[in-house]
Formats: sequence, C-alpha cells, structure tokens
Amino acid sequence: MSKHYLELSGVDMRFRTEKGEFEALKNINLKLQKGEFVSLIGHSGCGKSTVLNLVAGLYAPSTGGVILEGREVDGPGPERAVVFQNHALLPWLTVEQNIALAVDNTFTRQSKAERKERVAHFLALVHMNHAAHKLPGEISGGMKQRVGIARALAVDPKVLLMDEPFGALDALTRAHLQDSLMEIQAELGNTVIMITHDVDEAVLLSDRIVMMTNGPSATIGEILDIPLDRPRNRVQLSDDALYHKLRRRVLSFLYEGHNKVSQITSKSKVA
Ligand SMILES: Nc1ncnc2c1ncn2[C@@H]1O[C@H](COP(=O)(O)OP(=O)(O)OP(=O)(O)O)[C@@H](O)[C@H]1O
Repeated sequence: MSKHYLELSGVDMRFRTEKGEFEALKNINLKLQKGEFVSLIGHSGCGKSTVLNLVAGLYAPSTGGVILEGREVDGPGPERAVVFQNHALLPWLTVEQNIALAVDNTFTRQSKAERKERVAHFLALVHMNHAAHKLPGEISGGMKQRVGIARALAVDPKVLLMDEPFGALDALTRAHLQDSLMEIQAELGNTVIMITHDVDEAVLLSDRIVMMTNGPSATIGEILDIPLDRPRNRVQLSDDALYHKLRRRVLSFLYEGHNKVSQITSKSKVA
C-alpha cells in the first residue's frame, strides 16, 4: 500500500470536444497525508474542478490514476463527499430530512435511533439545530451551505472535496463558515481538498496550497507549505509576518502568469 493516503499519479485528462481532443490536465502528481487540508488555486479554467471531479470519481483520468488508501478510485463513492458552491439541497425536504436522506442511504445497517442521533449531531456541529424543520427556501445562503457541509460530513467521508464552498457568500458569513470549518476539521480530522479563488482563505485554512498553471495542459506549478500554528485566528494572523509572506507568495504566483508549462513541479517553503 502507498504510504500516502491519497495520491494522484501521472494524471492527464483529455476531453473529447467538437474541435477534437482537448488536454485539460497534464501530468498531475499530488500526494496527500491523512487529515491534510489542501487548497487548489489557479486562474479560471485551469482545471481545478477537473482535478476534484477526478478524485470524486466522476471523471476517469485519460492517463494515470487516483489512489485512495492503496486502491484505485474507479467511480463515485460515499468515502469521498463533495460540497459544491451552490449547495444542491432538495428544496422539498427540510434541513433535517436533507441530511437524513444521505445518512439513511449510507448507514443502512444502523437503527433508526442511531441514524436520527447522527443527523442531530451533524446539525449541531454546524450550528443549525434551530432550523432543523425549515425548508431550504426558508434559510439564507450561508445556512444552506452549512447544511451542505453537514450533509457531506454526516456520511463519514474519508475525503471531503469542496468546490469553492464559500464563493457565493458575503464576507462576514464566509469568515464565520471558514472558522467553523477549521473547528470541524480539527475535531474530525477529515482529509480535505478545497478549490478557492481567495488567497486569504487558502492561507488561513490550508496545510498546503497547490498552485496550478494555466491550461490547456495545466499542471501543478508550485506547492506551498503553510506552517502556521493551529488553531489559527484570523485577527492575530493579520499581524503575522509569516502569514503575509505566504500570502504574497501565492499572489505572486498568480500574477507571474503561467501560460506555458515550462517548469517542473517545485515545492516551495517560505521561511
Ligand atoms: N466535460 C468537458 N468537456 C470538455 N472540456 C471540458 C470539460 N470539463 C472541463 N473542460 C475544460 O477543461 C478546462 C478546465 O476546466 P475546469 O472547470 O476544471 O477549470 P476550473 O479551474 O475549475 O475553472 P473555474 O475556476 O472557472 O471554475 C477548461 O478549459 C474547460 O473548458
């Protein structure tokens, strides 16, 4: 078994289009440890969602493979839960029922009482017990996103995949949810891959930031370690020199322009 928990190994992704084949990703190599929080950042269209879809098992790589705990991913599975930007809750079910549906489908051998308790636990974890009986149409965008996260976590995924989970939210709600996510991850220790366009969000939440070059044939340009102590406090970090250095490194990567895949993958540390 690979000593890494999750691995993308030599992954290329080519799509068939009307104009012929389009190579979105070229030679993606990434290894994650269990419990690691990794962000993917890069310009629009570089292939971040494609990477996530490959790990989710929604796409099969054209070359290479995705390996989780030594086994090749060959389709979607409950051990890899996805949270999208637009929460995708079923509008005719209450908050509680939305989570219960996922729990009931996954834990078929558990008693009704056990499943009910699980739903309540995850509702409480995202501070949504007070709205358990509301319909998605009756709650705010931030609350819907909390429910989406609870639903994803309630099935005990080994890997949580998040595609710009807070992208559609106002700054304050976003900050609250980032804090909640850090607390939850500290408690549950899920392995997370999150796509974001927000440099501050990436530095605040991540153990490592994976920076992608522009497509076509996008690849990993640089991987930045984020050695900031946890728990992290956004107010304290605003005065932290290392935080600013890391932030600057990501910004300069994004603004340097990476149209051509000229460099081999480098791993950088900002000391
Ligand atoms: N099913 C598909 N068929 C053909 N081309 C695709 C398909 N899915 C993605 N692509 C192309 O692959 C490239 C990467 O797309 P992807 O959605 O992964 O980028 P992204 O980095 O997530 O973008 P954004 O940040 O704008 O969401 C784009 O050029 C896109 O047009």
